[in-house]
Amino acid sequence: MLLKFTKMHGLGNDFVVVDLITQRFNLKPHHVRKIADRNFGVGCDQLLVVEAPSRPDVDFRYRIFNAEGSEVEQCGNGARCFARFVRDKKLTGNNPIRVETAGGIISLEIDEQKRVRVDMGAPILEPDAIPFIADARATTYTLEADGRDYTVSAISMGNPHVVLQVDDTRYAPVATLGPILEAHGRFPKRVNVGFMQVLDRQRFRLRVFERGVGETLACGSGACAAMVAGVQRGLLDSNATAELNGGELILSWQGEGHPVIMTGPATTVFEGQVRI
Ligand SMILES: N[C@H](CCC[C@H](N)C(=O)O)C(=O)O
Repeated sequence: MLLKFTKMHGLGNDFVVVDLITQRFNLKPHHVRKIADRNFGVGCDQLLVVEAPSRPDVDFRYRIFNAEGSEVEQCGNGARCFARFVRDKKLTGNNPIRVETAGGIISLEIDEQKRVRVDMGAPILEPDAIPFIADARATTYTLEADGRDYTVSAISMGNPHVVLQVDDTRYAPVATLGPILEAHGRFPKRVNVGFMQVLDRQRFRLRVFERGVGETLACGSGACAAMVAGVQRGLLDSNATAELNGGELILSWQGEGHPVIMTGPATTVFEGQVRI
């Protein structure tokens, strides 16, 4: 079968987007791995699927697969690309667009500069719901890894994130500590690992070792989790800019129980068909 797709990216976090409303295909993890392979396939960090909604109060179902084939709960950069995709393909005229993900319902709004404003929902802070093994909920936790103790934040944006502060992201141990923490035993579903350098109360730098992928040029849900961590630690105001290797995201969070709002670009690179 020839499967039509659109190659897109959000700040260099790249995606293959597949519309399974006008196409019929029973996507399996091994298909995802083949498509995501940068040598033998199309190549992407995540594969995003557009499906018809399973409930009347949303416009679409949005499914997310990491390059390794695992289906996950949320992808922030992907959400912005999802909005541009369904708009450009004329699958909806709604704005905002409501979509259901495995991590909850999110709202996507395309502005006049074609940036996308995503209501990512409220962060999940209860350890059991992240999931993260801890005796009680706290702003920070001590995590023992590789013979050292790290002070971390544990936050879910629908998908799990652990955030640690570094002095300079350029020298952060992303490649060495990232995979160790990704697979840490206190995260039963593994975890995305954010390395955050706070520059001032309205700006931080971030690198993310993503669960199921490795380091990406940007991580939208990771930027939201780092924003929450920074505000909780008293280091960031309620509006801040995240500087990622692939570019900048504008973030806003008014505090516990409120949604994190993320605004940024979404880019279409090319259209294609892949034999699968
Ligand atoms: N690797 C993530 C999914 C993609 C998140 C990221 N690409 C984003 O923009 O939020 C996970 O396993 O939860």
